[in-house]
Amino acid sequence: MELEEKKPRVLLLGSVDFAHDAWKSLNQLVEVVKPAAENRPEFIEECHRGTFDGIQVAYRDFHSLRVTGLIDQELVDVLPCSLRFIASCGAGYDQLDIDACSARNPPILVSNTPTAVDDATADVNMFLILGALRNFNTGMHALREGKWIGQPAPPLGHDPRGKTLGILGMGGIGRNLKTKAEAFGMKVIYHNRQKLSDELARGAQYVTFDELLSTSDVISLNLPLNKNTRHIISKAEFAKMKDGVVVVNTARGAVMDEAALVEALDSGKVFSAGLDVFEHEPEIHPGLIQNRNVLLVPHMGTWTIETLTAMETWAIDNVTLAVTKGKLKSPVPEQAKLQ
Ligand SMILES: O=CC(=O)O
Repeated sequence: MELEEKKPRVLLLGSVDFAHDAWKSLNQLVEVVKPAAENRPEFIEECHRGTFDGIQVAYRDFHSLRVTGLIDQELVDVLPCSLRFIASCGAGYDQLDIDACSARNPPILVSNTPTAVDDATADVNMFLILGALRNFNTGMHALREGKWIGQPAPPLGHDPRGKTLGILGMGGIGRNLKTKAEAFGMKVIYHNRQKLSDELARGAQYVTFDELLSTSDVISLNLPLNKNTRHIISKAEFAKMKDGVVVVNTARGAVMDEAALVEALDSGKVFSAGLDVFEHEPEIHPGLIQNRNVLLVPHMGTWTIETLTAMETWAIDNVTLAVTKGKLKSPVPEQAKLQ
């Protein structure tokens, strides 16, 4: 009698809701294991019990945070020793402590889904820029209260044409946004840790951080959240900005000190803001809720069928490659040398 070869097991943290074909193909190769846990203590308990022992690859999404909490040192210490790869579905990977994953012996290698998110996130970014510049939120809010444009009428907005857009962190989303903003007549400047090649910058002017703060009419935050970027925009940075600046964030809430933003909005230093992300999601600073000049979206940057399908497919590709070849398609940059 032939013994059936055992399929590798893959730990599913979260769910796959859109990429049905890719998921079906993967399921022919692997056995999927789902935690029974509904919260972090239960998940840690399952790890201790050895439920996931022998598993080498995990797929996780943003919402699995509700069950596991952050993939931090505490979790890295209890995840099975066999675990070698985490394919994270999302561009941002601030929910994982990459240093802790790298320090394990052997390391846990992490991948994200860059580029898949660029178009949809840049679309929301542009929507927020237009909405905040034009002060649409005030009018939209008044309308729903049965007050037409509102009494007193909201201050007039500004056209994007001719305005300088400062992109802080011009990666994939920032570069996509640049193209869209230029179609609306905006001039784009940017600041990154390192100047981009001419091919990538495509005419956007490289400026220092301080120059970006002091010369932009609209500042867009498009940089990843990590220990170097947490609160990169705070009180001192607001003070350097132009009076009446517009601030937009589709990156992560904590790259900006939310309390400092509220203060800058209240003082009029910041004319308006457009936010898709918040420092303590799903909680939102009451000063942002109360301020009609702030256009708020509940983290919907990638909230489209097409983009979520592309992100899941990308993350599944990472799982497939990890299972079949022992490597990842898109390792996070911090671990590029560990592959
Ligand atoms: O916020 C969404 C992502 O990081 O992909």
